[in-house]
Amino acid sequence: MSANPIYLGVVGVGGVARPSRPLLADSPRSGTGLFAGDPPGDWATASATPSLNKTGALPAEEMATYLASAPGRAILVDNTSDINLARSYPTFLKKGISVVTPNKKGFSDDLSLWKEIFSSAAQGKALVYHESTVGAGLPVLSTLKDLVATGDKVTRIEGVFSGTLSFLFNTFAPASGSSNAQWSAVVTQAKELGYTEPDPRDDLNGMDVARKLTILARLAGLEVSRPDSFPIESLIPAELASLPSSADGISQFMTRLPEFDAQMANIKDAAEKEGKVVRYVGSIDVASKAVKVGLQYFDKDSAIAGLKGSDNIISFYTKRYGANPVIVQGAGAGGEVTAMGVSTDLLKVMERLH
Ligand SMILES: NC(=O)C1=CN([C@@H]2O[C@H](COP(=O)(O)OP(=O)(O)OC[C@H]3O[C@@H](n4cnc5c(N)ncnc54)[C@H](OP(=O)(O)O)[C@@H]3O)[C@@H](O)[C@H]2O)C=CC1
Ligand SMILES: N[C@@H](CC=O)C(=O)O
Ligand code: NA
Repeated sequence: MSANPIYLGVVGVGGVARPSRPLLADSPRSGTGLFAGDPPGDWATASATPSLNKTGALPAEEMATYLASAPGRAILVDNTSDINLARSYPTFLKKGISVVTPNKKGFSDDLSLWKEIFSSAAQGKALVYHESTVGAGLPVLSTLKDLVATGDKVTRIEGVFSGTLSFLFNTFAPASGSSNAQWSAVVTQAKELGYTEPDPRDDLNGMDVARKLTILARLAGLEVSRPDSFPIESLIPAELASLPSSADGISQFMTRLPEFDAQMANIKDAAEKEGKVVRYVGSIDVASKAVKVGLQYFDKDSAIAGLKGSDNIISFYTKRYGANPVIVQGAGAGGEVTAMGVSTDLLKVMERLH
């Protein structure tokens, strides 16, 4: 163990934080201690420890008190999509515990929570890093923060922000060649590949994209009150909209989705009749404070139409860069690339904490 060990409290062992994927796997850094894992960073041990799984987990307040009692600086790593845990970040931060997370909920909920998270971090001299909340491990937030911190003016952000929706449309309606794939079958595939949110309806209803745009807009200086404060186009069939948000609701949704394949086929065919492809995109216009999320047609030779797999493409238009945007492109979903974003953030926090 290093001279100044840093203590990690890790919550959530799922697709991103898998037992087979050690935290900081290939990193030359060592000397971290998983707060109740032995050996350090062993997810399998952690997930089998009753106090670390969901049913036996300590309430957030107790977890924060426990971590604050560590004989060194501590970091909460939240690998869940739990809004309640996210709402307790201020409790951790005020106690000096830094937060590293791919969980979008806390940063895209009420603006008051966003403000409280960052004021609590300042109060507790703690750090908050959440790179994987947009574009998974792609350097999206770090790029935007660097542009803003160096005095550039961001005027517009646009692109494809969902790995799941990118994969769905790239597979279902490719720009070159043709596909006979049914929409529901591709949704199942995206879920199996670990691209979707724990509840895939959060991808299909546009809320995942809306949350990402809310985070980007706030970092660009816009005070977006909530992710549902602007229009969002949903791809959930109306007949399935009222299924419960439970595990049973997810399973009913997946079972019944094939009944509605013709609806998505019609959307694909309508674009095809104009010689185009349909894609799910988002944009933020900073001057007019307009945020848009939904379907749009694209020429088949455009960059967005030509994306592959789960790729995101995010263009930052700024005063400094003029008409040619800064573009970040690459896989925007999947356990491994998301875990990389979490590990990158951990390394940054470990370097900056003293
Ligand atoms: N997968 C991806 O490509 C990306 C994911 N993310 C984000 O990463 C996070 C994790 O995603 P992913 O790993 O795919 O999701 P999973 O559903 O695979 O994993 C989340 C895990 O957290 C557990 N969990 C939920 N709430 C709690 C809690 N309060 N206490 C303890 N454990 C809890 C879940 O248990 P249970 O199953 O019992 O509910 C589950 O095992 C999400 O916030 C997601 O939005 C971000 C970018 C990309
Ligand atoms: N479900 C999300 C995962 C990453 O944020 C997506 O598909 O983009
Ligand atoms: Na990112």
